[in-house]
Amino acid sequence: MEKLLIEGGRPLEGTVQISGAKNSAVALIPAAILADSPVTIDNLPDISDVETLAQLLEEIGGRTELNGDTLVVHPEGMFAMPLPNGRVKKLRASYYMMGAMLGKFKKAVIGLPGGCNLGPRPIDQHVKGFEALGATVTNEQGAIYLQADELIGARIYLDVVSVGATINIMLAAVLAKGRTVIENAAKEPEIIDVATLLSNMGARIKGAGTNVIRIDGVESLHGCRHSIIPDRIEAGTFMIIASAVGNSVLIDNVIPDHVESLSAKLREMGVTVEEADDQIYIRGGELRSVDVKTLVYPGFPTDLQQPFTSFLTKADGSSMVTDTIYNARFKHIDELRRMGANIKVEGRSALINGGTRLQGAKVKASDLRAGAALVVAGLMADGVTEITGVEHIDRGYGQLEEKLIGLGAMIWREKLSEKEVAELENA
Ligand SMILES: CC(=O)N[C@H]1[C@@H](OP(=O)(O)OP(=O)(O)OC[C@H]2O[C@@H](n3ccc(=O)[nH]c3=O)[C@H](O)[C@@H]2O)O[C@H](CO)[C@@H](O)[C@@H]1O
Ligand SMILES: C=C(OP(=O)(O)O)C(=O)O
Repeated sequence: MEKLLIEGGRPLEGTVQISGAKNSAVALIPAAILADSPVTIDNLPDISDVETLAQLLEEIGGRTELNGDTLVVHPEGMFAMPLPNGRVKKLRASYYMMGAMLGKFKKAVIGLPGGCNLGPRPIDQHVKGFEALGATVTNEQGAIYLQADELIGARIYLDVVSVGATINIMLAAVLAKGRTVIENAAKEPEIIDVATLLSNMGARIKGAGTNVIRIDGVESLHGCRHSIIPDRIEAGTFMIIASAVGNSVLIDNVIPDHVESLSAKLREMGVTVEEADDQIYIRGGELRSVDVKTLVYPGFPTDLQQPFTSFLTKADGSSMVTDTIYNARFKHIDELRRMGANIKVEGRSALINGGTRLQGAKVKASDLRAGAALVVAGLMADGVTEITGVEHIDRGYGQLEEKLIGLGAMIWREKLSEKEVAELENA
């Protein structure tokens, strides 16, 4: 086990390169199961979720070759091997093994997914979609059993706008007979990315990126080559860092449209945000407090709520952050308080009394973006911040230290002593 150490208070400058999107990568890798020949995925982020999914594909008899940021998936030898436990619990996106294996083999046994603990994260809309396509779905002792004689296209209205359910139903429907219509679909850019890969494999999909997606099932899908879109959440995290401690920072390999809700908030606070084709330039300034509410895309992303909250401790005045997607995504707040932040949580909102100079402390990342929030806080704070729970951060940020050191930050990793491991386990 490891910890991250940050000596804060250093102004950052330079250029940071954004990697491929985690939330695309984790759907594209399972999508490759649906093909009959090799699928090559380029621009993969160097994160543990990618590694775990590649291992899951090997567990079901596939072969994978990871070379730098390119993964080649050979789906030819795959079969409907049950995946009840173990690796599926390490990440949320193992739920995409359900849609992909159901679509390809018409059966699957997959353990309930893990991922960030943000309060309840049901998968009822995924199940509703699979059942509408003709599958029988049961939940036995923590694993989901899916089985269908054949899958037949259906009209599915999602009661909740869900990224995971939208993609999972697309994965199950591309090889079904006839037409599937997903209504009230999620519109995140990652959904378009998955639809692009599937279309390049021979699928017939229209409307990805709008709230109605139409899929006409095909007999089989073939391999192809696909490059992942830039990670808008990693880009957003670096935009927040640049606004908090940057002299002037260039974010390279970003689609400015994908982070428009954040750019608008930063400008409202007094930050200079200039956009070019695939770059964003950030320069901090005098900060004003703002209120922000997370919403589905193109609204302000819940995945940036936690790092943005850390940043707001610096702005004079009170700011209110409301998370309408996850009502318990506030586990970072106690840790920020240890660093001197003045924040109250009321229901789904956090009220930040800003203008605070944070102090380095020993803190623990409870989930991926809580970890990002603590990194932002550590970079702003006086003194040294020690962050445990680094395995959560490694699920979603590749080469984090290298990228920050490239901008002039003092950040390094150390192994935890036996005493520290024992303390963490007993906490
Ligand atoms: C791997 C991945 O892509 N993860 C992202 C995905 O998670 P994930 O796909 O899990 O999130 P969803 O979009 O499904 O969840 C949105 C909301 O719908 C609810 N819900 C969802 C499904 C369901 O069957 N029933 C239900 O009630 C959830 O509890 C949540 O309140 O989108 C989230 C919202 O943008 C992001 O925070 C995650 O980073
Ligand atoms: C919540 C997140 O991830 P996951 O859905 O994979 O747990 C995230 O990326 O912020």
